[in-house]
Amino acid sequence: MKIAVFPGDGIGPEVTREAVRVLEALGLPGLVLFEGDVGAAAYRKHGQPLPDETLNMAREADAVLFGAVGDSSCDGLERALRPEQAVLGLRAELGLFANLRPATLFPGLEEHSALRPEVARQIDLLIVRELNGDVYFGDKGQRRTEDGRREGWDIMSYAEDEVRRIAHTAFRAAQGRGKKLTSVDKANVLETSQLWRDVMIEVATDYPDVALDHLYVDNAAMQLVRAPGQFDVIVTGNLFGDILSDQASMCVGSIGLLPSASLGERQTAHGTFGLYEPIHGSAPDIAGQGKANPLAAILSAAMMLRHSFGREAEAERIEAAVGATVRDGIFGADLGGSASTEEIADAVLEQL
Ligand SMILES: NC(=O)C1=CN([C@@H]2O[C@H](COP(=O)(O)OP(=O)(O)OC[C@H]3O[C@@H](n4cnc5c(N)ncnc54)[C@H](O)[C@@H]3O)[C@@H](O)[C@H]2O)C=CC1
Ligand SMILES: CC(C)CC(=O)C(=O)O
Ligand SMILES: [Mg+2]
Repeated sequence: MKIAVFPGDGIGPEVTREAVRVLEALGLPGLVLFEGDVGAAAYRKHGQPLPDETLNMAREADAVLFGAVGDSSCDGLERALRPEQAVLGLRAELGLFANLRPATLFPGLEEHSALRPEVARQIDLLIVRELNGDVYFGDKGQRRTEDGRREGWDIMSYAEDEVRRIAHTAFRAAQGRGKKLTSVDKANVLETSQLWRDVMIEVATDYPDVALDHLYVDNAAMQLVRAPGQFDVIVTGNLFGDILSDQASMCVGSIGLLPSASLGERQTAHGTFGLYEPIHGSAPDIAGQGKANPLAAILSAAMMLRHSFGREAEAERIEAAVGATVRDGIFGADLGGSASTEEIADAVLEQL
């Protein structure tokens, strides 16, 4: 079980350290961890946010545990050198097109959700976000118009095979859950979305047991806070999925609670290769203060055990320990408590 650990910037190293402690506490046979540089930390050391050495490390591993990247001191750099290129580059280079972002309300968090408790209690959903395409990976640039104005541009596009493969991932996920799939797009305005919707409808014929419906993204954002219980699996593109998952995190209490798995097609001796990371960023506003919630990173490690190592029992052990920690009210500042990053992880370890 070879795991490449890329802590990154800001709170990335703080939360990743705690996820590694939890993984190590399980005493898994053959567990090997090795660490690599990504983001601003890598840029300062190697002049690149994603050095070849790091990418090779990921390729040699069975799974990657990723912290977060981003540092405002790099905002003036050309885009290819900015920290965020590390995570975008890993997703692209490793063919990780399916990003699974589950949002479930742990009992004990009802009062901490941004929603009313009776609404929050309904939340048990999975966002399946396409991760290799969309406007994030299209040509982009800035130019001068003929009359001398500055203009920024980014191409949004999806090819049908890109939509089809994420559709299959989402339909299969729905088959394993509540058999309801909501595809989120903006087909009333965007041709990219019209193709997305058409392909979703075509793929649906392979999954007669799954009920497919469609929402425009503006309505989806509204429904997510109005009645989140209506959602089982949501499938959407890279940009909309990025935004809706941050929103979903506050519905369950904090962005520090949502893990993610980024999967492709590569199989290892243990399972599906994947990259696992909390959905949040490097949170420079709280970095270095012991205020980061490590539960999203710890739950990402659980997703790694499930998807990349077939270790369902250990994954559930971690999730149960997180559940017990929440039930005991061990909260950091993001949830109105005073526990530090390390104390929250200590509580998880005690429950393990
Ligand atoms: N996958 C990645 O590496 C990502 C990187 N970023 C980068 O991170 C940097 C900061 O971006 P922001 O927009 O501020 O998003 P962010 O997710 O880092 O932070 C947003 C807000 O949530 C809080 N927060 C985030 N994680 C938390 C945790 N575990 N516990 C408690 N509070 C938490 C932060 O303190 C902040 O107030 C930027 O450079 C951005 O590009 C952003 C998102 C994902
Ligand atoms: C660098 C960003 C595209 C990362 C992000 O916000 C995310 O994946 O959630
Ligand atoms: Mg995001």
